[in-house]
Amino acid sequence: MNVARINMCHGTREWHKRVIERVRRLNEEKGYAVAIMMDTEGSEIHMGDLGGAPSVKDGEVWTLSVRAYDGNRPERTITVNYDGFAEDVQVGDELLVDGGMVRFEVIEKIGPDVKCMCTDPGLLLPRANLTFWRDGSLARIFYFQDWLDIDFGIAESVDFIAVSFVKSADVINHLKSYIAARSSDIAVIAKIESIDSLKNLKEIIEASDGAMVARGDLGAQIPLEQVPAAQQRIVEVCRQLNKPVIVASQLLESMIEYPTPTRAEVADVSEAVRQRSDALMLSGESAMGQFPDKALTVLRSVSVRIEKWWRDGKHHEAMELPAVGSSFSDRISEEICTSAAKMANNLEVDALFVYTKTGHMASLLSRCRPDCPIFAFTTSTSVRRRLNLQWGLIPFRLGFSDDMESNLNRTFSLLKARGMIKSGDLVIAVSDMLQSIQVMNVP
Ligand SMILES: Nc1ncnc2c1ncn2[C@@H]1O[C@H](COP(=O)(O)OP(=O)(O)OP(=O)(O)O)[C@@H](O)[C@H]1O
Ligand SMILES: CC(=O)C(=O)O
Ligand SMILES: [K+]
Ligand SMILES: [Mg+2]
Repeated sequence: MNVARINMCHGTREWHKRVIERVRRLNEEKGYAVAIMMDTEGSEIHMGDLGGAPSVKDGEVWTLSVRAYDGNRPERTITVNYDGFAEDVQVGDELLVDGGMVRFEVIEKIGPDVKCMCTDPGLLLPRANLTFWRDGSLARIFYFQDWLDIDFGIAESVDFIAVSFVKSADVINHLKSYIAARSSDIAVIAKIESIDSLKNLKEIIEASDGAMVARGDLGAQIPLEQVPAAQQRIVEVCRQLNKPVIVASQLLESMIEYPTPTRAEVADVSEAVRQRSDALMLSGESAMGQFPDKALTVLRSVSVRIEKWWRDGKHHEAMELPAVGSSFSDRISEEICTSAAKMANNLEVDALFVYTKTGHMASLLSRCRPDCPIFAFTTSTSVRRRLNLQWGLIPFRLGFSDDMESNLNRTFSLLKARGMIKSGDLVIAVSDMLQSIQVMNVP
């Protein structure tokens, strides 16, 4: 794994803090660079944990309430996390649990309690998501309790903050300046999981440091059959704007219970890899599933297979990658990386090497999706962890100098010792200090 996501919808901050500490300890002890992504709760409304997954039958009347019942919740009562729930819903609204797993119609409001009748039966899974619809469209709710989590993320120096239910670029810009004002450089990932985020996709991604295709909620907000096309579009826009993109949710859902995936799940994972997304994310499979390590192994083997198909078949796709740099110096870096990646494919080199202080040049190489591994060397551990999210990069931290000769020799020894390269391998090295391209054989 490259990144550990902690979902603030679940558990306490103390619990998450302990998870972060454990990941950090493993990084120290084993030399890993697993980054931490804190996923905010967002404007999501969800039910409490009812214990198990009670089934709801057609015509039954259930009560949704914001009251806290300590252990003696009345029968057919569902707790809801959002305090303004009873004020915001209206009689006649349609309530969708998990995007349609169960449907209710609101029939009566009594103080903090909302009575609903089931119109489409199903199961109530723990902390299931709730959306409500009025006159055929989604009723919107603005809900903000994320700031405390964001302060927590800053205090813990997480590497990424993923913002749920982003509606516009303003939210991202606001959060980025909040983070910068606290002398932090946490990267901000926009979760695309609402209709508004699709409408304002380009501006949102431009403002962000990356995006997540959050298919769970997205599938509850747009018709399910539109999710694959939305995924394709988000992945493409991110690549064009040089932002890492994560495909998330239900990739291997059946592996929560079973040790092998369904054929359909394998096809879904393959498609996400074929689209050349940067990262695949597990949720329930690793948070509470029976086979978290097996699920990760499946992601890995399917990814390796598809990437081998890209490499062996020399499928180098002809995606037009527009210029993203604004300064002349950025434009030079971009041209260098585009050329280096093209040379790497044409000359069939064994690896690309990139020496980069900020990580930018590594991301530009990754964006070209070349047919060989990219070893990225950077001077900072936090840049190293962040690069771990991006396609094809194998990042290392290394104090390096302006003397490329000595940098090359040190990194050759480092990678030879790990069996990652060998004498005679053909490599291309680029650096953002010298803005150079070198082609050479490993001595
Ligand atoms: N810390 C945890 N402890 C117990 N169960 C968890 C935990 N984290 C997640 N889960 C369970 O795993 C399942 C999927 O996880 P999660 O809620 O993170 O999905 P998600 O779709 O990514 O969520 P979101 O849309 O809120 O980001 C849920 O059923 C949840 O109850
Ligand atoms: C990951 C997430 O938030 C979703 O799929 O909805
Ligand atoms: K979340
Ligand atoms: Mg979500």
